[in-house]
Amino acid sequence: MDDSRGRRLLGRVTAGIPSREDPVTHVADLPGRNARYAEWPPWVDPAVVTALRDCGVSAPWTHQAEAASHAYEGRHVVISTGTASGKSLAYQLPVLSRLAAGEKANALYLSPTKALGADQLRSVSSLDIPGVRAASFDGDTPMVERDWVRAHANWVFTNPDMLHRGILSQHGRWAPFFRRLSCVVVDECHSYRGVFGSHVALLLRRLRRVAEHYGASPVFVLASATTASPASFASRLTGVPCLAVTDDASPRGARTVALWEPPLLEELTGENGAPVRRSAGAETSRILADLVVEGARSLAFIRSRRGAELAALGARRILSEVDPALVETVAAYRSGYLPEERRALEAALLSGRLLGVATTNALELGVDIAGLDAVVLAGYPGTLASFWQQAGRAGRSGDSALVVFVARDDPLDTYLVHHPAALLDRPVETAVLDPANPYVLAPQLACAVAELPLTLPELEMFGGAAAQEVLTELAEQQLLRRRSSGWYWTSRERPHAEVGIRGTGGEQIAVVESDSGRMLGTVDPGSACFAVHPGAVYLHQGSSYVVDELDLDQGLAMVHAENPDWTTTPREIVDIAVLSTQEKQDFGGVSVCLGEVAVTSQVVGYLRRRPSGEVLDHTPLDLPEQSLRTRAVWYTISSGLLGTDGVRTARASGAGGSRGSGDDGDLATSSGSDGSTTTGGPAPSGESIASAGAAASGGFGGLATSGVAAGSATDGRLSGSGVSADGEAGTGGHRVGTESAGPVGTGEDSLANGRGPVHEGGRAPGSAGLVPARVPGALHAAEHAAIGLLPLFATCDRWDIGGVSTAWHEDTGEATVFVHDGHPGGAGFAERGYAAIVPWLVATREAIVSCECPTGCPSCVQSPKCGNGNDPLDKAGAVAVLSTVLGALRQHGA
Ligand SMILES: Nc1ncnc2c1ncn2[C@@H]1O[C@H](COP(=O)(O)OP(=O)(O)OP(=O)(O)O)[C@@H](O)[C@H]1O
Repeated sequence: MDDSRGRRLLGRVTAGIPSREDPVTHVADLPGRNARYAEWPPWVDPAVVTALRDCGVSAPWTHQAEAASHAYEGRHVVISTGTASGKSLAYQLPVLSRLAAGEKANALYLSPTKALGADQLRSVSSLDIPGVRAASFDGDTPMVERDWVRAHANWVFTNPDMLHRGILSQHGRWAPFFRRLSCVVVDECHSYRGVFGSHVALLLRRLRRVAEHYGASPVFVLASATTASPASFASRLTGVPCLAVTDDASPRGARTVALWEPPLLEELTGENGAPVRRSAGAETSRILADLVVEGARSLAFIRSRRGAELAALGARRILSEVDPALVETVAAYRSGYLPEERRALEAALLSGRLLGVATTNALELGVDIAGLDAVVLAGYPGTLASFWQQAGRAGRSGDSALVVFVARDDPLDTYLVHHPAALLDRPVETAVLDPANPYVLAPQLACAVAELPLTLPELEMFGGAAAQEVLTELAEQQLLRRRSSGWYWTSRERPHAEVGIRGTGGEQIAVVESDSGRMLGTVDPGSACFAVHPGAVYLHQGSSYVVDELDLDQGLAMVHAENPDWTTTPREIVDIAVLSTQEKQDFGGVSVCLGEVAVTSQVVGYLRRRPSGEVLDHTPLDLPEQSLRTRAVWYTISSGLLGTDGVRTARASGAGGSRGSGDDGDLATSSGSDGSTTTGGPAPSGESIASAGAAASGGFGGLATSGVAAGSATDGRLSGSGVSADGEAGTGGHRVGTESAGPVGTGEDSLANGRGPVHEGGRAPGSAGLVPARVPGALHAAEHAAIGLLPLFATCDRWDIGGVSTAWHEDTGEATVFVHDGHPGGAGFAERGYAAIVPWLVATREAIVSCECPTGCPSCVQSPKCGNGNDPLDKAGAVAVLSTVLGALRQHGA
């Protein structure tokens, strides 16, 4: 037993760093705990007990026995406990016991990815319990096997995509299976969030309805990483009341968690001369190499596939200089993840043949690796649930382990390393989903009606009045027929194939390699201009391509293999119109609103940058405008509070929306049907934001959009009001930012007073005291940071949302900052921002203030995907604006 090992390892990885460059901002020691066991519940079949004992499970942990008994006794339950806490056993026990006892009690297992489903099937099959006929039914199942599975399997392992397209759409062929369906397992249910989660919620309602049609009423067992309010989330996801089991009785080793902020580089500057930090990837390579030298079995999580490969390469390079014998102990975990590869990797790490593995979040789910000596996280994985899931791979009972969180150059990461409580002491967030989103509801209801005519009483499970409204629209479009007994599908064609539940679907743009004619992947039409514009660097499975041509009419992007030493960043004009205001609160000069907006955007060019951030050049593009009708949260500030009263402010700056973060983590991009992975492109915002756009605007979207969104998304009155791609905002040529802002230090005083933003005539009490020329940059910077921080409050990724700021907005008549959902109809993120407006803006302000850079950098107010080249940006002005807004909110009781 060694409870100081975590600390010792930290000492090793920081050894030799001069104290003035100490990157560690915080260290916390998390205690370990012992296991608590329960008796095998009396109903567990003896054959199951024997099989499990043979695998080393001598008795269940108490949470496993509790959850399993709820399920066995017919109560819907969600088990929400930590990484490697044996959640699988909780659902295996009741299902296996019934099947072993010879009951006609079929089970259906759903996982978000095919790979996880394959892992779970393997684990069940390896128990080899008589009476259990477990089989997978997913996109990889050969046609010849499918009939066997339908006819004979009593435990079917599949994923939501296949349930939607291949099972519910032809439920008649599955009638015998449905008649006996007694249990539905929803594994890793916390991953069903946003638009995908909303689709899955409705899909599970469709499943319940079809099961009921065959006389079955299955119990739902859900497994989730630790989340806040698991019972209410599970109930929302399934539509049935669920109990929660959360008291984790599995053993856990102690861990030392270190928060790490890479130092600013002296020799390099980024966009607009901003300081640049050493990259999280480079820092991770170094840490990984140090850990390997110490003989510590370590896993590094990197957000992009290329990043994972580079981190492993970097570590190997360092080791080749230090101890060449260790080079082969480091590997990257590449995508593709066949179950055999996972097993080989687990075995290699377990045996010590491999000491360091750099991976994407591909290894976050469904891998049986725990008890490692160290885990390094390069960048915040997007949610606290993922953070703990990844960190949970470290720590054997007995010895303590090390977890290092390395901040990327991004406001949220900066905030977290300077506010450890936000990372380490906060309850894990609840996943956000909105089954009432009409853009999701319309295609889902069409599928439901096509499966079985829908009666009036059944409407309740699909959202009551909202569902009725959508059905009326569908009937008006003659897709359905309304009769006295309910709604009927009119066409011979089923709608399922055209409904993409991951937000993809629709008419995808095929990415094709010119030389070979090989199709590399697909991109949603709504994001094509962003992700595969001519000249874009496109990543696919770790290889790099450059786009030669984008033909939107043909749905083709032609690419060639090339590995340039630059990346591309699109530049776009974004504008926004308020369509309706649903909620509005006034706080004396500041108002906070929630409502529907139309966002128009046009990619007008792109930048080529070196990995260091250095910009090589800008190339103009001529691409069509895109529009998105969605929901937004926005705040307005009166000119009195800005301090610009009486001074004419130019109508300025649709300061571009931040469109994504450049990540291509495997989970984020596993957007193909059946959970298969499509590519992570250079602008995954495209793939993520607009993925849902595709669901609405392409394919089945005609139905969704025309049914719900009346008229065109924008009436054009805003066109031309945005900032042009080169950042020439309509501010009379005033550039603000680098040249004007002074040092930004630790507190508001230095910000507000140190650089004299105040009018010559003095500053009105409570006002931001900004001269008009600084307003666009201040709002733009505040908007960027707010986008960066919203994921802390809504379970979204940065690329799920966008923003626009303007010194004067036609619809509000005031300076306005908008943050909007990136999905048609919204996915609930704007609502979250509205509900958490005060803590969100407090965190936004804190993130800016705690960044040590003088005038704005990627760690605070620069956005990696700013459509305007991060210009204008005024860091000090943003703090002044946020202080003023928060002051007004607090003063008026928010
Ligand atoms: N009661 C038990 N006693 C001992 N070992 C157990 C027990 N239950 C499960 N395990 C082992 O713990 C490991 C983790 O189990 P499992 O993969 O089910 O956890 P999980 O909570 O689903 O993990 P993840 O967080 O990756 O989803 C497995 O190797 C499993 O065999």
